[in-house]
Amino acid sequence: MKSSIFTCKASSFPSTTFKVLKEVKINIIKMELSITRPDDWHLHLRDGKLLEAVIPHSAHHFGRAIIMPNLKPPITTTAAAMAYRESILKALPINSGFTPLMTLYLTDSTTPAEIKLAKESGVIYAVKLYPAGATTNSQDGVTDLFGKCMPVIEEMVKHNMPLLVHGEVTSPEVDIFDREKVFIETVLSPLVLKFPQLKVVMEHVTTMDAVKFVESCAEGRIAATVTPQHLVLNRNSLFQGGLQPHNYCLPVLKRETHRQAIVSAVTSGSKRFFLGTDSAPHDRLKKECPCGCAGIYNAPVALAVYAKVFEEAGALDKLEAFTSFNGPDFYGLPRNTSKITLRKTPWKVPESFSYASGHVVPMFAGEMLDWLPSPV
Ligand SMILES: NC(=O)N[C@@H](CC(=O)O)C(=O)O
Ligand SMILES: [Zn+2]
Ligand SMILES: [Zn+2]
Repeated sequence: MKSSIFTCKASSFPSTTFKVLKEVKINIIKMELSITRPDDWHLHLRDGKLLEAVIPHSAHHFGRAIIMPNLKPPITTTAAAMAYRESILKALPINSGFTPLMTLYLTDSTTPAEIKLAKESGVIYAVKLYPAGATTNSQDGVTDLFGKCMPVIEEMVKHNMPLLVHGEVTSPEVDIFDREKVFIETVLSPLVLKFPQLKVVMEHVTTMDAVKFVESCAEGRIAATVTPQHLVLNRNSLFQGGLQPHNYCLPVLKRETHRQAIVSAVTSGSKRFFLGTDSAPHDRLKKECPCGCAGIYNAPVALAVYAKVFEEAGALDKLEAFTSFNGPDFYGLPRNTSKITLRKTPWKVPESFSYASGHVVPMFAGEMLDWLPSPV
């Protein structure tokens, strides 16, 4: 059977080339989307055997990733970040062009001298704020940002080093669904007022309050990453047909109106929002147990899910800016020059991936997805 392949560059798709593959006999229209290679601006790679197991899934499609420092023990020094970077490079598949962009884990005792060292290393791109107790491996995080970390923040401003925030308060009296909103009111707003030059990424935004806050700030100064799960799932997914541990992450999924606000924001074409999967693998036994860990392993499905969201919003022309332009532009890094292809073809997500120490279950395990990425 002969197929004719032609490329159409419609005026409504300025930066994206579609290839429409028309199969004459069986009359299927297949769509291919060729986009600049994306980066992942929020990724947990872990270490040891789990690192080896998960890294190919990110390195396959993404050019670079901001590597989160919440290991056990956390990456609190430049020396530790450089050693972690070496183990990531060692775990990469042969000939992979993937570049890890390292971060430092902020604590009450981080010093301005450490920030200077980090900047001078040339491999550390940001500092991560985990309020102590907010999420996985955050027990060494910050207990009193305004009381303990001001000299460090001043040093970061000096070096134009962005602060990445897990934006939730931890006070037990605050309802878990309000933690992001209260964090914006009590921490983030005062912080950006106090440091008008500080660059901040509000990580994995989950509420319309966060969307409004980011949109109200100066472009290029405050931005946000958005995960696949917060674009396609709402809090019902935690309980649908029984407790669903693989849909549990922090900040926890919110109600449908919040999901819709996030979809509108990212598909509007705003430069303030970019791809950050928050892919957070935990061994199956640590998810399916009486006190399961927070974190969704989405690296194998992330691009397919993002493409679905933009397609359903009629905004496929805006996908490439979200996946591949807005992030590097914010960080002041060059955009990738290679391309990947997303082909509209059904594929089944594996039930799990086995590795030397167990199994890890991906988001949408066993389900069908529509867009298949390939690294060409
Ligand atoms: N998102 C999560 O639920 N978990 C992340 C930590 C984080 O990003 O908050 C993890 O490291 O497992
Ligand atoms: Zn987080
Ligand atoms: Zn994370």
